[in-house]
Amino acid sequence: MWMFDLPEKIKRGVGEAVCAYSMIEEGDNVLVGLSGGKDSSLLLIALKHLQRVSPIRFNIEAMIVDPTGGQFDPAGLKEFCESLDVPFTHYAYPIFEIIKIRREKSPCSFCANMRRGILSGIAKDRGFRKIALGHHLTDATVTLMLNIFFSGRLHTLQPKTWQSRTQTWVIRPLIFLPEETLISAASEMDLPERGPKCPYGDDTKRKRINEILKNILEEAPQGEYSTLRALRKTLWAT
Ligand SMILES: Nc1ncnc2c1ncn2[C@@H]1O[C@H](COP(=O)(O)OP(=O)(O)OP(=O)(O)O)[C@@H](O)[C@H]1O
Repeated sequence: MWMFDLPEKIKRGVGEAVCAYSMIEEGDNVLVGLSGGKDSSLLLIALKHLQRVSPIRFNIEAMIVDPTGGQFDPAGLKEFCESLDVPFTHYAYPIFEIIKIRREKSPCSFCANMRRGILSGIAKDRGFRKIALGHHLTDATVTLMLNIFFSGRLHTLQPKTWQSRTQTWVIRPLIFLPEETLISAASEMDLPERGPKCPYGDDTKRKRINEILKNILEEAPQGEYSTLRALRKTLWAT
């Protein structure tokens, strides 16, 4: 049963990004990385909407890589996917335990890399050529700032990335949308957080840059859209 009224801004932003970078093609099988957070939940709803209105025919499935190794109860996520008529996979892998045993210094990036590896491997094995992730424009802007200031690299998340090892594409249909827009949508739609709790807290450097970006945006409210224009002309030029 369909019960989500997605704001026009999100439908438009996703439609534009998918179209600008040919993210989805006829006959595609798309695996959505579903964490249970607001971004990937909105992504799934938006792709489902696109599937209904687009002349391009494609399939969608969703999967959570459960980093607790199976201690998380996926019932809420399962129900959410059922309401959208999207097949759902709960894949348990003890990432948190591995982080603990290794005394991992960068748990966030370690977890993200493991999740991405697992998602890609399963996508390949099960015939999905596209993996959709819920990264948005604020993620891209903060990643750009981190790379410039701390790594001396003009580099950020791409709308679409080819992974030769698994012969899969990672696509990011929310990449034209600032996080603020997604936060308002999630609150308007009363979308609950349904994912497993992370025991390691946020990536503090990323969080700090996020706060700095918020201060900049008080001075320059259109700053993220300016960044989007700049990225589309340079790092994201087609
Ligand atoms: N445990 C997971 N299983 C499957 N996909 C995941 C998982 N965690 C994150 N992802 C995917 O990777 C994207 C980026 O992950 P990140 O940890 O930055 O999430 P986020 O910005 O907090 O987003 P969300 O609100 O969706 O949790 C998510 O939007 C989602 O598509």
